[in-house]
Amino acid sequence: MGSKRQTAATVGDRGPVETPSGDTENLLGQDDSTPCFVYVLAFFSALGGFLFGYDTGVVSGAMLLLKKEMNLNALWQELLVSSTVGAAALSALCGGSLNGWLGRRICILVASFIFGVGGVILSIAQDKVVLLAGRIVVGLGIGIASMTVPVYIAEVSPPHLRGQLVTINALFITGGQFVASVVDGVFSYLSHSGWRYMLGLSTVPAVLQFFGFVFLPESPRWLLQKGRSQEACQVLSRIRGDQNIDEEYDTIKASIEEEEREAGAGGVVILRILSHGPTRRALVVGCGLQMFQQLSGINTVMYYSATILQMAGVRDDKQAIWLAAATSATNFVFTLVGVWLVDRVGRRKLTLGSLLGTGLSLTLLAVGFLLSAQNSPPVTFHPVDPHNSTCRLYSSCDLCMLDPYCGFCFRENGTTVSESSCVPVSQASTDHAAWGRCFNNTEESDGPIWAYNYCPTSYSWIVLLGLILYLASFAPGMGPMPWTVNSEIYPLWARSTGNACSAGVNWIFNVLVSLTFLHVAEFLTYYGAFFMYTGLVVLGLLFVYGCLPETKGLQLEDIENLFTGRLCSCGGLSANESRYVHYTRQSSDLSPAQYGAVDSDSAIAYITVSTVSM
Ligand SMILES: O[C@H]1[C@H](O)[C@@H](O)[C@H](O)[C@@H](O)[C@H]1O
Repeated sequence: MGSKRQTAATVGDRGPVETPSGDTENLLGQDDSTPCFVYVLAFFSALGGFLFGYDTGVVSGAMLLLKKEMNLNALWQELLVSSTVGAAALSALCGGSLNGWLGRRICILVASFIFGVGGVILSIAQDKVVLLAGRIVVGLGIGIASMTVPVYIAEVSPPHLRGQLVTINALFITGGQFVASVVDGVFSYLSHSGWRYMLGLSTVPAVLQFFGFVFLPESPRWLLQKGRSQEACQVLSRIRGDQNIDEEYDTIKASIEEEEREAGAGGVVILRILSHGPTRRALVVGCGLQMFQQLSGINTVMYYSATILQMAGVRDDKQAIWLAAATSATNFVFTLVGVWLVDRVGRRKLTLGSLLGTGLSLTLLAVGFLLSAQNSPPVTFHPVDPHNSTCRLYSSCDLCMLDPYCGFCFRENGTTVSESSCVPVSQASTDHAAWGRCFNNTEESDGPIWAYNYCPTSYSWIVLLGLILYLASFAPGMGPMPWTVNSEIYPLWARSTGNACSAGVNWIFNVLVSLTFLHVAEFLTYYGAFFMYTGLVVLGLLFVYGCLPETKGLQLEDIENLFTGRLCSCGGLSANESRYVHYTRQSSDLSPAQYGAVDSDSAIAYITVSTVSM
């Protein structure tokens, strides 16, 4: 076979070894040195994450220029932003069958090809319809990449590094968002066609990933599942370098056969998942995590950061763009902390800690908004309204800014607000009022200030602190863990479909939360909205506490055993206490009928199923 499979005698010598830390890789007889090929694979795959982050992040800056150049109304702006996320939801859901059918590698190639085509369409678009088509194409690529890349990385990684390597994908997502905000900043100075560079630059990583993957191998687990054992063996030994692959190979093979016997081969995968207890429970955990990730309001906070910064006194557009880049940089840097922690403290503790911090900082954000609302500047100046709009009815800035048709026009002297009025916003642009003093946006320092969507307040520092704490808590845990955990909790036969469903849930809740935020804020006020997110985070905390088991260090094939108990008791099980399967290769030619046959004295002991305490 040309691989480094060894004889039974050699492998049998090593046997399972328990370590004080309970690290399973040592149980598998592998040492911790990792060939750098695995890092190359992780890097090229994670470019999919980068494109996901770049394409979702770049649009806000591009929109500032596009809306002027193409005269886009609010509906078109909304369409260009959410069409991508909507298309991603659809393609993530369909990506499951594509993934199981064509394999991870082909799906990544397809996704990078789609990203490339989308980038070209966007950079040469002459009108808004073509732009919309380009955004939809890009969304289709994002959806496929978001569900395939974590699965591929998890399947090629050795257990002791899997958490870290899959989390690198999430790091690349936030890295993509950060680079997008810097590119937005740089090209915002190019008011004509700057958006073409912003949107088109994504073609570069897409092409890089495409050519990289032409030379990179398919996942050995998928190959084995498709019965292509020889190729699987070759790929595994290429990925593992000089290490012995026998145990890993046999573990994967045995578990595929075992899974097929247990869950029954054939039939619609989602129905098989739903009728098979452990996999159904894994799906609930995976989808729940993705749902709570979005319900924690990350994209609202990111999107809203510009407004928060405006509240804090940053009034200049360009400055706001650069400070928004600082927000995504914070998200990126703290995801790095997650990469460092994931294989040290484990997924469960990291997610719980992150949710706790996220909840507390959301409370702080809500309190900041509450204090600002309670001390909101009153309307003191009532100009004659030629159209008798509703704006003249509001008595304070807080009420005025919650009406999407109105904005606050005022003068500022230090921290004192004077000559303040609530007037209609222009239909052409939210950057100025429909008429009156704030119709012409002047750069003069003593000119009137136009505040749309925010109010001047001296409590902005609380909100700013809340924002920073929010990102510092969310980014290491709740940002990456849903992707990481989903890549590892499903058995091989259900992995593509499980990830497709959970990624679909992520995108669907992403659209829901971003589209409803302004309405929720109108109905509950800003502080009400943030208190609501706090409540949802508390629910997420209970869910994770009750349902998320620890998967750190386990071989992918063993993780299914963590879901054998009732749904909300599995959180209590950790890798250290669960029913645990040891696959110890002693003879490579046993038939599945010999599973479970434990004969410690003979050389044919194959699998022992036991409860171990590590
Ligand atoms: O994990 C990512 C990450 O946290 C991003 O910052 C966010 O925009 C995505 O919605 C999320 O899925």
